[in-house]
This record gives sequence, C-alpha cells and structure tokens, in this order.
Amino acid sequence: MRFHTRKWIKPEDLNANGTLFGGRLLEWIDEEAALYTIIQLENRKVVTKYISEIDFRASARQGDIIEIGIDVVKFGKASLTLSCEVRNKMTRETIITISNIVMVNLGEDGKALPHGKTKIEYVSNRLNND
Ligand SMILES: CCCCCCCCCCCCCCCC(=O)SCCNC(=O)CCNC(=O)[C@H](O)C(C)(C)COP(=O)(O)OP(=O)(O)OC[C@H]1O[C@@H](n2cnc3c(N)ncnc32)[C@H](O)[C@@H]1OP(=O)(O)O
Repeated sequence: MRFHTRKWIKPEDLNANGTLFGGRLLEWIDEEAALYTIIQLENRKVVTKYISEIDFRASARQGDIIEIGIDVVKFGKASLTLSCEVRNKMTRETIITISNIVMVNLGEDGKALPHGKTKIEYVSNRLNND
C-alpha cells in the first residue's frame, strides 16, 4: 500500500472528546479515493458508489500527523475497487481500515461507463509511453 497523503490534525478536526472527528477523516478518505481514481482512470467524472465496513481502530490527537494509504483491490468494467488504511505517522498505529471502496467511472451523461483500464499505471510508465 502506498501512503500518498499526510494530514496534520488541527483544532477544527477534533470532536467533543478532543480526538479526531470521524466524519472529517471519512471526508479526507473519500477525497483521496476520488483523486486516486481520477488519476488512474484519467477521467474527472468519477463517483463513490459503495464503502464497506469502516473499522475505527484507534484515534488521533491534535498535532498528530496521519497518513492515508490507498491500494487497488480490483479493476472492474466501470468500477475501481480500492482499499484504505490510515495510520499515525509517528506511532505507526493503524487508525482506520476500509476493505472496499467502489468508485465508478462516469460518462458525460452521468451513467456508468467502462474505463478500459486493467492495472495500476504510474506516471513514469505513462511518460515512457508518450
Ligand atoms: C488530475 C487531477 C484532477 C483534479 C480534478 C479535481 C476534481 C475533484 C472532484 C472530485 C469529486 C469526486 C467525487 C467525490 C466522491 C463523491 O462525493 S461522489 C458523490 C456520492 N456518490 C454518488 O452520488 C453516486 C450515486 N450513484 C450513481 O450515480 C449510480 O449508482 C452510478 C454510480 C452511476 C452507478 O449506476 P448503476 O446503475 O449502479 O451502474 P451499474 O452499471 O449497474 O454499475 C456500475 C459498477 O458499479 C458496481 N456496483 C453497483 N452497485 C454496487 C454496489 N452496491 N456495491 C459495489 N459495487 C456496485 C457494479 O458492479 C459495476 O461495476 P463494473 O462491473 O462495471 O466494474
């Protein structure tokens, strides 16, 4: 799993217990999954279709740095299924895991459209193919 993004927990990210607000973390994960999908499928029109069980295993506190990891579970026809792990950068403790996030590639009409991708592509590979 590659951990692309880091976030610094600020006062506005906290819940009433003084720990990281779960809704904020899910917002960051959704954005990360969308960006990952946009880059992999080379299409700006993608949506989140389905998110499986979310296991909050630990929390984070103000000042902590967390990192968000995304991996590909499978390439479907119009879908891309991702998994996610968020961990504390300092302690390496896992904060959350999500096994399946299904993103769907859309056409101009807003309907599911096959993306034609079958494997992860890296920028360096794309540049070599140009
Ligand atoms: C380079 C940088 C650029 C930067 C650029 C910035 C832009 C930065 C903007 C980012 C922004 C992004 C967006 C953020 C994430 C939202 O916030 S998205 C908003 C929340 N999501 C939605 O509103 C989606 C609403 N749902 C829908 O519109 C329709 O259900 C959909 C997605 C079009 C799918 O319709 P459908 O009739 O179910 O389609 P269908 O063909 O049956 O299924 C399509 C695929 O989904 C799968 N699927 C369907 N239902 C399920 C299910 N329940 N469970 C699992 N899989 C399912 C199917 O198996 C199928 O997979 P494939 O076999 O094709 O691989």
